[in-house]
Amino acid sequence: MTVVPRFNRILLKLSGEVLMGSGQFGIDPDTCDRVAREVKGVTDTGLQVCMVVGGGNIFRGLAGAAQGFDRASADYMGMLATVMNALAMQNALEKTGVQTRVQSAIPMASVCEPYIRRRAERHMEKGRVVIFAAGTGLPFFTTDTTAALRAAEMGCDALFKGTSVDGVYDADPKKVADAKRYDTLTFDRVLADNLRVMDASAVALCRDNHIPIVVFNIREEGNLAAVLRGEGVSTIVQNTNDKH
Ligand SMILES: Nc1ncnc2c1ncn2[C@@H]1O[C@H](COP(=O)(O)OP(=O)(O)OP(=O)(O)O)[C@@H](O)[C@H]1O
Ligand SMILES: O=c1ccn([C@@H]2O[C@H](COP(=O)(O)O)[C@@H](O)[C@H]2O)c(=O)[nH]1
Repeated sequence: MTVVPRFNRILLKLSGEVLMGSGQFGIDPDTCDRVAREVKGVTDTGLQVCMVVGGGNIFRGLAGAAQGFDRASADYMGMLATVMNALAMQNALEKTGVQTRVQSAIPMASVCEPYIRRRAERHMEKGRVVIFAAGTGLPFFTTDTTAALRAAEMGCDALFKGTSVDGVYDADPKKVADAKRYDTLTFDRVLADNLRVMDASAVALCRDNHIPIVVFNIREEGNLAAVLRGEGVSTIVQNTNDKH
């Protein structure tokens, strides 16, 4: 069993694909509500949580480019998709009584706040969940890199990547049936072996800023709290000499 240490502040990266629930596309309200209840469960313990939500359930820039869209335009479309997901999660969280703020890296004043680091910091101190939308605001990046960047900016103790696999494997488990899951491994190993559970820029940012990444399956109900308690299945990626 993987042992996950205690944290004061975390960034939760939620894969957009997870928000499809059992569907093939878009946003499943029941899944948003379920994830929101799980986030409330952990914020009720006093843990400060900020979030980045992906956009893969709606639009990915690379897929758009493959269909003939200009890559940068497609990436902006992908970033806008993450705003829809952020608003869906905001709505679900507020139904549970959790106070939230959405901050977008692409300013859209009628919809949500712009990203202002010090303001986000203040929201978190007040116990609000801040959801960072529109990625970095820059094309050719991903929401994994956004998550690493915001985790560093917000001084998070760890980046929890909630996805549809239960950790990092020696090969993509959706393609290689007998792939083996790691309990722990180093950032350098992830990069050297080109393990593609997150993009390399996100891994390097976390490595250089000493932020451990915990990869876990958020499709499994109760897993966020379990992983935080050190009971769930996950992979912890960190530097050999970092003690967390
Ligand atoms: N070595 C590996 N270990 C684990 N998963 C891997 C590995 N290589 C590739 N993957 C794939 O990485 C995916 C995890 O990324 P995820 O689906 O969260 O994508 P994302 O781009 O972060 O989110 P989104 O769905 O919002 O686009 C898994 O579904 C898995 O199939
Ligand atoms: O900083 C960023 C973040 C995201 N994008 C675009 O958005 C989509 C959706 O994000 P995922 O990480 O794939 O869930 C992504 O494919 C990019 O097209 C971006 O351009 N910049």
